[in-house]
Amino acid sequence: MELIVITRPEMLPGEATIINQLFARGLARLHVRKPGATEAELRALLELIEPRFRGRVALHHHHELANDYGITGLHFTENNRLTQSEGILEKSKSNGFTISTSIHDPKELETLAHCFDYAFLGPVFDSISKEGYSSNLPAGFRLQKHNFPNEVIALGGIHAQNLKSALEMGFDSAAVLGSIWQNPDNAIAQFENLKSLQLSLKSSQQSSFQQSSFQQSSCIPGLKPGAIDLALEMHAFAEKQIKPKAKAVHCPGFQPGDPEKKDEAGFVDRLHFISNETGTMSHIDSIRLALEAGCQWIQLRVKNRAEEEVLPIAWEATQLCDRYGARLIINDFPRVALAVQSFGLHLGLTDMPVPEARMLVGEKMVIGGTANTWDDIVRRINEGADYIGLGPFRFTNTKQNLSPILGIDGYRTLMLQMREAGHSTPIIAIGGITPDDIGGLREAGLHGVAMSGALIGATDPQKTFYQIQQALC
Ligand SMILES: Cc1ncc(COP(=O)(O)OP(=O)(O)O)c(N)n1
Ligand SMILES: Cc1nc(C(=O)O)sc1CCOP(=O)(O)O
Ligand SMILES: [Mg+2]
Repeated sequence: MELIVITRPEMLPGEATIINQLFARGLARLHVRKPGATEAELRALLELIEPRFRGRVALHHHHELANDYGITGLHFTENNRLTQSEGILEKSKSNGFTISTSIHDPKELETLAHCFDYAFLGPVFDSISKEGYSSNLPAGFRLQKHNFPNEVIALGGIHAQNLKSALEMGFDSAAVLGSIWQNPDNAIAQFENLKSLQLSLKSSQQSSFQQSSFQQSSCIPGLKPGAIDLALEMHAFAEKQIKPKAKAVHCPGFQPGDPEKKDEAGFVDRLHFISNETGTMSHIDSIRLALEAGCQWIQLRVKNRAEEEVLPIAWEATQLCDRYGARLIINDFPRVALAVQSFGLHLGLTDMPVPEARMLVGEKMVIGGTANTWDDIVRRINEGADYIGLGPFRFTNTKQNLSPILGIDGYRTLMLQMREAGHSTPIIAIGGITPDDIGGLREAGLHGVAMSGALIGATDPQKTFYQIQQALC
């Protein structure tokens, strides 16, 4: 798990701005702990946290606000835990929340309910911000988790100089408060320093991973040092998350299947939304727009950014798609797909070949590949691609350096060749497609379409989605 930040108990001027900046710099989890705050005060703070970041918040108090703000974490203080029935905790989990708690004596791990996804144990060191809150762990303490199967997070007095000691004691990660908020003007720099320190400390502890396929692939050209550690952290964090129930929106007679049933053409959705960013919209904003309109198959397509920049976006997209029960496909970045355990990966003609990516991401992940010609299609089929993105249909500004335009006649010819050769790999048309094109493309034998601009630029994306669905059925 990554470093956790806990808020100061009192409200701070400009706090939400700092919180948003922390998230933008990759903070994976913020615990909002404001014991004295009224519901209205807490709402006022939550309103100021950008909606795209709220899924990374855990609430210590006023849990009833979580649903209103798309918050995914509920923290149960020690008192709160002791007075709750396990039923309530289980219910929170089955409603899709990540739940955590605090303990003050390591022995409590012997009996702590396993439904907690992680537990804070502290104070590990003398608190920076809470006077008189001193460490009660014995000298030479080594964490014994007993039967507790989940993560135990060091809390209390953590700063850059003692983070290493906390990890050496056996804690999975650390939660920081005083070292971030002591000087709010310096909060972002402190966070970045602690975060990179934790990553480098963790990577030196992770020698056991070295035999895994993940590590074996570290020779991939262009991979920046540190990215793999970040990916490992994200992967570990991803594995701890609980996937909320799907909110399926599909036309009758068509349900995308599960990846265990890859041989059935229906497991690939007929509408692929391709994310994009504009002057006023981030990739995550575009994905939210598509999800809200009803799309269930989302491709994160971030161009011209380094892997380590894509990873936090992918993580956020994962959480968002999970909340809508949608499937996330990562374009171009196999290791990011592995790190966030996305449903799928899309590879271009000059990217890693499908079999190599398959070795990296495993059998379960859906892998799609681009094609523009009959030779490309045959290559993709021989490589074992689960679907093929064939394009461009027409000129589009969404992608630079387009391959030759196919037009409807190009698709008709290629789909005829597919039928004659007896191939059934689902083919998705892409490139400048509008709802009015779908009928003709389906008649030509295309399984479905991938669209970006037509949805992002729609005046009423929900209406456009409905139109698309009708045309695809
Ligand atoms: C469904 C689908 N088909 C084709 C593409 C194009 O992918 P690629 O060739 O990797 O080009 P970029 O999208 O990376 O510019 C796609 N993304 N999705
Ligand atoms: C991502 C992409 N790939 C293409 C290809 O031809 O391989 S065309 C394309 C852009 C798709 O977005 P829009 O629907 O806005 O044109
Ligand atoms: Mg690509």
